[in-house]
Amino acid sequence: MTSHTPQGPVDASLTPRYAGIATFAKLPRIEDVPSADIAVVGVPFDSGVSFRPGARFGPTHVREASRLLRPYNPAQDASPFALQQVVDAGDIVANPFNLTEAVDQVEAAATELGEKVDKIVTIGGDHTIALPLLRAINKKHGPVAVLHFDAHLDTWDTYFGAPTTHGTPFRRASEEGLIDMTASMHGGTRGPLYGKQDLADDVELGFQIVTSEFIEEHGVPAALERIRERVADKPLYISIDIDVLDPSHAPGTGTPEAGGLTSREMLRLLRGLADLNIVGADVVEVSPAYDHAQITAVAASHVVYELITAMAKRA
Ligand SMILES: N=C(N)NCCCC(=O)O
Ligand SMILES: [Zn+2]
Ligand SMILES: [Zn+2]
Repeated sequence: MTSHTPQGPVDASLTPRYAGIATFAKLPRIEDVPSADIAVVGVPFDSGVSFRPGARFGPTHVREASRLLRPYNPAQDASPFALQQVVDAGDIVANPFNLTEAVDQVEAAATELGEKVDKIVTIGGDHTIALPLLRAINKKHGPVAVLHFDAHLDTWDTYFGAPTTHGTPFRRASEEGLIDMTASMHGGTRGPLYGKQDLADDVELGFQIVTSEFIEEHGVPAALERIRERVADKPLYISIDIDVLDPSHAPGTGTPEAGGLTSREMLRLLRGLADLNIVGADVVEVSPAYDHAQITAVAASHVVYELITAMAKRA
């Protein structure tokens, strides 16, 4: 916990929120405060995608939409930016022409940032970046429970023979022993797979699934019960692919699938997990070229806000 009184966002009643540079929620930059507890960092990188590109512009787009966030979160009864020093740590440089180097750059930068702050929420970028982020968090916490909200499993093996893509981060993470295989879970999964074997492999890799259909059929409370029972108080990394939301709630993404969660369901799920031991998180796959009226970016900014609130409260 930082010793100084946290410096909050620019006061929107004194400076119009649409004026000035868009840090996340108009929070101070990391270099503007003596120390910080929670950092939001961007990873503008999308060289790992299998379909529509453009998530490299995700961090900027989500920051733009986040200008409208306010400091008190009634749903969690907390003012996160007053409880902890939350900052924007800018963007991690990731080489767009060399995926292996990019992944190493993300791991190194996240490791270094993790030495300065207690917790990191990363805005992607495509889902490839979850792998280096998990490598970095393992240095601090060892294997973590991974709660992965996504339309997709992202435990596939290779694409065009390439092992590191946005469809494969959680298989690689499991193979490397980065995840707690007794406590990890996907949420919101749906849509066509390559074959039935995908699901069998996924179990072998340490995941259970709460599907999108389960959430519709049994509701958010039943989903929360299953997740909470599996994760318990293990160190928890939450990875949110924005395509877990239905395309009507998140059109701005690269591999959309029909039949997804509403943003209301997603926010309720996060609030219901807020007291868990969340050690890090990412929100990925926002691709602004396919967004309309900032629908996806608004949803993503609120998802980040709920994650930060949960982290600040628990601390
Ligand atoms: N991680 C995301 N968003 N998508 C993975 C989809 C992989 C595929 O095209 O099969
Ligand atoms: Zn996905
Ligand atoms: Zn994904």
